[in-house]
Amino acid sequence: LVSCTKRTKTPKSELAVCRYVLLLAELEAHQDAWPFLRPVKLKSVPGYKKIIKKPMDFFTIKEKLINNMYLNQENFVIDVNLVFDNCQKFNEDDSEIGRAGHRMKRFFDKRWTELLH
Ligand SMILES: Cc1ncccc1N[C@@H](C)c1cnc2ccsc2c1
Repeated sequence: LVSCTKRTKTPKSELAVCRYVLLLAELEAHQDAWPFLRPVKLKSVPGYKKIIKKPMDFFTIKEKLINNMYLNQENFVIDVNLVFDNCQKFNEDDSEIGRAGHRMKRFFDKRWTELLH
């Protein structure tokens, strides 16, 4: 990740990781990110562990990024979308967290397409 800042020629995959790190930083800085910044505490949210088979959050995604666990861009997008899909599954659309999830998904989809072109 050091190569993000240095003006060295980096392999394509390194540039891709930089793109994800930057995009993830934007997601975390978003005003509606608060429900998604850390893993949902399964003991303090009744029903969550049973209903949501694959919990995911922005902090976990960042750790996976830094430990180079995303072999291709698909897996990164799959985890980000998992955050929003879990949110839609567990939360009413017309709820604080539900609305935050829809806004975050719209923001991500927009930035992702912008970054691709
Ligand atoms: C994303 C999500 N889905 C379903 C339940 C929780 C959460 N987020 C956690 C952090 C959380 C956990 N507890 C509270 C209490 C008020 S908002 C909030 C948010």
